[in-house]
Amino acid sequence: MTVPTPKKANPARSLAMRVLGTVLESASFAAPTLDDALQQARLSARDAGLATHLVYGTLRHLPVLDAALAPLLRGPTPLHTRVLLLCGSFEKLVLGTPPHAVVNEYVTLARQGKQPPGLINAVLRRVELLGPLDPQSTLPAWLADEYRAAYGDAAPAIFQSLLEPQPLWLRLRPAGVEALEEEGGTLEPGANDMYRVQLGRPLRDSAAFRQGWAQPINPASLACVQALGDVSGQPVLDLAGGAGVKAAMLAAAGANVTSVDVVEGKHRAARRNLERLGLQARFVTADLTATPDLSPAPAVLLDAPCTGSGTLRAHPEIKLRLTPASVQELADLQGQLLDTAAQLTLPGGVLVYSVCSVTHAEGPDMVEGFLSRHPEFQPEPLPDLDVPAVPSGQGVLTVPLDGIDGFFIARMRRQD
Ligand SMILES: C[S@@+](CC[C@H](N)C(=O)[O-])C[C@H]1O[C@@H](n2cnc3c(N)ncnc32)[C@H](O)[C@@H]1O
Repeated sequence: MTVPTPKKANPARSLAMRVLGTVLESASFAAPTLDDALQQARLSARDAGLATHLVYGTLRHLPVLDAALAPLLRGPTPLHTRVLLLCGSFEKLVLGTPPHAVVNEYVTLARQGKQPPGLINAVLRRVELLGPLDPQSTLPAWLADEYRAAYGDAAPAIFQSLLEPQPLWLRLRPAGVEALEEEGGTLEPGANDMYRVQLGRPLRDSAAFRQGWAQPINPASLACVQALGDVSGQPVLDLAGGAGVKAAMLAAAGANVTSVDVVEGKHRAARRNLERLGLQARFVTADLTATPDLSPAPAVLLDAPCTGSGTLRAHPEIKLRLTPASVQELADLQGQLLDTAAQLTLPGGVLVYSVCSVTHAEGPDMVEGFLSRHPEFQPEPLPDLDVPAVPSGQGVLTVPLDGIDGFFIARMRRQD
């Protein structure tokens, strides 16, 4: 067996290996891990693009790559060796990088990272897909079933779409549109001041972001805010408000927002973000499994903690960790938070429940259970949303095609 001679590995690939190692080892999210690594490394735009593509592409295709590698490996493979094999297989089998180039690069990476170059060489030379790449086999079977139950005939197109790079969505003020165009960005306008944007450098370095003219948000996430209807001048409770993306959109719509979350650190991030946008909200730290001492409001949004199963294009690592048991655990918590949200909705007021998940238990079943526990609430049709959606029980599911996330959204009114 000839092992190619060493040279220096491409910095984009070295960085991608480190990020993938961290994501697979520590169950951390890919986005912040990659973002931190890219900030420190200061790669060229081209290398940063390659590193991003390798990290996300490998995670999106990981189950089929694992299946392709399995017949060539005996016994457990140490994490960093596995990362090299997965990413090398992604380049060879999915991106179509010439096999000799893949072997050269990954053997060099192996030597640099003190992994066995002979094994990397032998396996990457031989690895082949077990059959044509079937997008549905990049998801666990039970999760693919959930997607099929949710979206029916659209499911195959969705499976394919979940393997594509996620576009950047921004809500922009007119000044932000101008500034990004001046900086050479490509902007595709959508409804409601939303734009699909391509930039040559990180968003945080742009004037539009620094001046508070741009807010990253998925159109489906904005739809949860739209589901409340006109909130201008109204008190709105933003329950499980997290880092305040929806709080910001509610404040921008003229609402008087109180955002509640159990994690105090999220309020710090939310305050900084609202300040950047020139907006205001009130923040309260509380565990919403019990009813906090807050005045009920005429409009309440519960954007509940969830599995994130509707955001697999942006967060492909989620599908690698999710189990039916974790869905049930979160559904139990969501039920408790909905009961609290009911207490905090004024008679005659409206309650919107949303999750960025497509599982039955977190969506239609959750609302059905809630309505049977709370006969004082009635489901209501949603106002027109600016994203494609299909009916789902008493709510809707946004359709995760073209970079739109899958959200379940339901609107209920408390009777007078
Ligand atoms: C889906 S995230 C919210 C995202 C946020 N609405 C936004 O648009 O930026 C769910 C949030 O629920 C919060 N959470 C989880 N358990 C909670 C609890 N028991 N009480 C209050 N908040 C909770 C988490 O800290 C997390 O920030």
